[in-house]
Amino acid sequence: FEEDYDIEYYDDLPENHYHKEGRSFSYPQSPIIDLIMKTAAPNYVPKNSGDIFDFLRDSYPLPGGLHSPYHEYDFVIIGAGSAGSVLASRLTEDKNTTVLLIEAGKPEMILTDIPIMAPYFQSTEYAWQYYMEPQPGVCKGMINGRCFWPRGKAVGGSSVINYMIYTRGRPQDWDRIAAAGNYGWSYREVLEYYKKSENARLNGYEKDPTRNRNGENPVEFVPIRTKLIKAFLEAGRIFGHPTIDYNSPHQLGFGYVQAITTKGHRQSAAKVFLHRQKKRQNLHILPDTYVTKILIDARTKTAYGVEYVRNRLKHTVLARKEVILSAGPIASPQLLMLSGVGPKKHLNSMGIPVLKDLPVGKMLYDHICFPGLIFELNTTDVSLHESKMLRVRPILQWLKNGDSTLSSPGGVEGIGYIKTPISNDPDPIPDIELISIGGSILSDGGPGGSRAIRRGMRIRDAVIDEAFGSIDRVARDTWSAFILLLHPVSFGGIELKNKNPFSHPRMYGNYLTHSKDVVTIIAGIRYVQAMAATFPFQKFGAKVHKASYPTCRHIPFDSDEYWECAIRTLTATLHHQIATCRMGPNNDPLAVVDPELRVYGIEKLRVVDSGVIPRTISAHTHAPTMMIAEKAADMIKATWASMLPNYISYS
Ligand SMILES: Cc1cc2nc3c(=O)[nH]c(=O)nc-3n(C[C@H](O)[C@H](O)[C@H](O)COP(=O)(O)OP(=O)(O)OC[C@H]3O[C@@H](n4cnc5c(N)ncnc54)[C@H](O)[C@@H]3O)c2cc1C
Repeated sequence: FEEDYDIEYYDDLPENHYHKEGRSFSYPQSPIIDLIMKTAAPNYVPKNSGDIFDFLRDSYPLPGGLHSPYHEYDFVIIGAGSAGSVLASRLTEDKNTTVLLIEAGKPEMILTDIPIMAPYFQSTEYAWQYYMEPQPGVCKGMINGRCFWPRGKAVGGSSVINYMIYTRGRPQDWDRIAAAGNYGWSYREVLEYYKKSENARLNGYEKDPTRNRNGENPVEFVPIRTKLIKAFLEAGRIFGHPTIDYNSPHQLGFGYVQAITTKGHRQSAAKVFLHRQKKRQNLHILPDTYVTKILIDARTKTAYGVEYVRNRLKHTVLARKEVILSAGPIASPQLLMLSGVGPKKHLNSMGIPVLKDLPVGKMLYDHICFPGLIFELNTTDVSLHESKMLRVRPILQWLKNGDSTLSSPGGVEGIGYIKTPISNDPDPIPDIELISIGGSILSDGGPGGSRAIRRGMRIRDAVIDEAFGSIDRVARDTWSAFILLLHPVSFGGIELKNKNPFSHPRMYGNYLTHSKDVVTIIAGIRYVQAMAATFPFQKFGAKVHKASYPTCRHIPFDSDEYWECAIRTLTATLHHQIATCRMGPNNDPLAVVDPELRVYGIEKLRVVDSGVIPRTISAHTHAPTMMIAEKAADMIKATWASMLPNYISYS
């Protein structure tokens, strides 16, 4: 095998790129973070010491004492992320259906369960270390001026490293998707699938007919909150936004964050959908296994299996019924193109024989946010700070009851949807989401701080020092609201770099290339500034920090020009890349899959993951992706229920 491929896991970077920025990039002083890095990122420990904490990880042995998988399954699913985990679980509810679920990453472990640690895992082996192609004028404050696009590489996929925020999007988002010709995807129809998985434990909303308490996926309020979230909600009310379930289809508003946790412990898609099904004889899960190609019969244009690499050996496995790509919005289009399905001209230029000319990767939307609007407070004990959290007492408390500050999903406490004056949308669709943090990106600093949050975003130390040093060095109390651009006009795309399946593809964000995107974020900034001026925040003496970015010197603070420069300096993705395998009717020139998620022109091949979402939705994408997989499972079952039964035995 080694002769076949040049394995480049982190192909854009030198092998030890974590340390590239010198000492500034080494992780740190805190014993718990030290433990995490040793556990989750063997790259951090001295060479040859191996993955010494492997025994702490979950395991997915093949059932029935099998040593290797079968040669053939009914379904082969590529990627055990938010979508793949749900799909594998639902398809194997029928004992006669066999599924092989292949995942490149490792199973999760107890440290990934700690919600406050969410940002810490972006620099570990639980994340693909993807970088967006260089784009002048964005991410100017990031290392090498590159935007970092980590994605989950684990059994559970991105749901193992995400912030656990539960959002569904507005009804109009989905109704527009349906109105574009995607039958079955109206809000009324998708609501049933949101509800199907949901086990909502949200005090006060028990009787809400849009929520369900009987599904598998727990959704709860965070048990511990700072006073800052109360101020955020109060200020929201002053501005006319009721405090509500922000997922309510009936109105826009602000609310406490709803997290996919159980008693303050992360519940990844794997934990929820695969753990209990591990013993199913008909579900085989292969972690640490890398799919390199989908096998497609060139004559019949039918997918019949996949090629994968495990323990450095190449194998093939056959799919009797379907191959399902759930490798996420970057790897799914990459695998399609490597397998001959993609834009003809591009595949020709790569020397890949074209089986089907399709606009794979021609579209890519993302949600970016601005994390640099930070308010200094005149308090010392109000905001969340690493130095107060990663201590023995809160850790023991979390282990016992799950209700210490460790249960906060990366510090996120509340969400507010607003429609700025820039919006010309006739419907009640917000253009900005405000994410209220019980601190800021500086909550990991101060003497002895890990600096893991800012490093997870790849912000240069020099930028933090110059812009925020005065509050960072003394670990001052802060409040911030991330300003998330919900419906960017600008969109990017994805292409192969070469034919090597171990190479990362070329990812183009094309951020902020439309001026409306910039002015909308600035309108969000002005909104938050006005909120911070209200009494609920002035109680804490909230004062906007005058960040002097090295990239924005000589621009007067607080001018629109200054904020544009600041946004272009700290351009942070919220990791919601979508539309790379866009769903659409057959008259949609950018559609890759049909409304039943079947790849156009190739039989027995579907894409089921966040990459099929055809246009931006007012939501983070984990719950929508699980919903998509729930719906896909029913569509797949319906397809095969109408066919002849399968008499082939498992042996
Ligand atoms: C850091 C971060 C924070 C986020 N925070 C939130 C949040 O708070 N709330 C929210 O709703 N959304 C959040 N998101 C987004 C959300 O988690 C994702 O949109 C969602 O998980 C995508 O699901 P998916 O199934 O499409 O892909 P993934 O969950 O990424 O799964 C794809 C899987 O395929 C595997 N894979 C890829 N290539 C191969 C291959 N060649 N062979 C085998 N396996 C392969 C990957 O390792 C991965 O496990 C966040 C994402 C990230 C990265």
